[in-house]
Amino acid sequence: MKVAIVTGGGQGIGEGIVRQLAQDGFTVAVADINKDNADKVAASVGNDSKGYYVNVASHDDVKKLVEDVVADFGQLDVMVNNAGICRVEPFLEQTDKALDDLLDINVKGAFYGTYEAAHQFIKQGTKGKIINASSIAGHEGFTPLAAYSATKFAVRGLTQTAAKELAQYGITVNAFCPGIVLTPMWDEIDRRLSEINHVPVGESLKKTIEGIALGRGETPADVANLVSFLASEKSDYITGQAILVDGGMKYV
Ligand SMILES: NC(=O)C1=CN([C@@H]2O[C@H](COP(=O)(O)OP(=O)(O)OC[C@H]3O[C@@H](n4cnc5c(N)ncnc54)[C@H](O)[C@@H]3O)[C@@H](O)[C@H]2O)C=CC1
Ligand SMILES: CC(=O)C(C)=O
Repeated sequence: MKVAIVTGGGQGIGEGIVRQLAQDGFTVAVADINKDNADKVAASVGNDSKGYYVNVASHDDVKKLVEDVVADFGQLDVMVNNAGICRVEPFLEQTDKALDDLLDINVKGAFYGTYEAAHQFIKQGTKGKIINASSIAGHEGFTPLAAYSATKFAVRGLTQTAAKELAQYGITVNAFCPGIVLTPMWDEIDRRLSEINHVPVGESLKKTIEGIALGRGETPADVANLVSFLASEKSDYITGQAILVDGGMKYV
């Protein structure tokens, strides 16, 4: 059975990806800073899937995660660097703490995951697939998310460059770019926007959803369908891409 790691797999988009990859036949290593959630999700999907603790901001943690998964299951085939955070701060009120946390988790986390997975694939002598979480905010700056948007543009840069350098090993590196996904992350974005703009909770999300051509908010399963494709042989000739899955918000 093929083995996939999904970071941030304990809730939201990551949980949706875990469920889809398990349906596709993968054993899934559900890795999250919230180990209880990771364990619960892993136990519910079968295929010997297992929960792991990881803080993706720590290179040592990510290295150990890959080592532990290979020790448990003998190989790694797909690495999904999904874990990420969002901080809603108007540009002129940006705090250093939020900037550092965003860079550490969203950028360094994806970097460490790509690096460690690539080394493992080369060691195994197998082709492998690396799939990173970017965003619609990695295609166009999203206000008031300057620091967050910067991290998602950075993930695209990492994805393109790693794809070029790793192609010689048969490793593909791509990114998924969701729009407005109805997860705890957007609950918090909406709450912060209501504070900043003095509007009722729920109104910012409703207004944002009105800008989606397909007329509804996105589900984790919508994102997971793209990740399923990118994790499969059907995507073998695609690398270095940052693919929008946003219901028609952004056209490139
Ligand atoms: N929700 C949305 O509308 C969008 C989300 N994204 C991206 O998709 C990814 C997943 O987002 P959501 O599921 O919405 O977020 P979420 O906040 O609902 O879930 C994130 C998961 O990552 C875990 N996590 C956070 N920091 C971690 C760390 N340092 N190490 C390991 N795990 C950590 C959390 O415990 C949680 O289980 C993120 O990279 C996010 O930036 C991109 C575009 C839109
Ligand atoms: C959280 C996120 O990436 C957006 C664009 O809402």
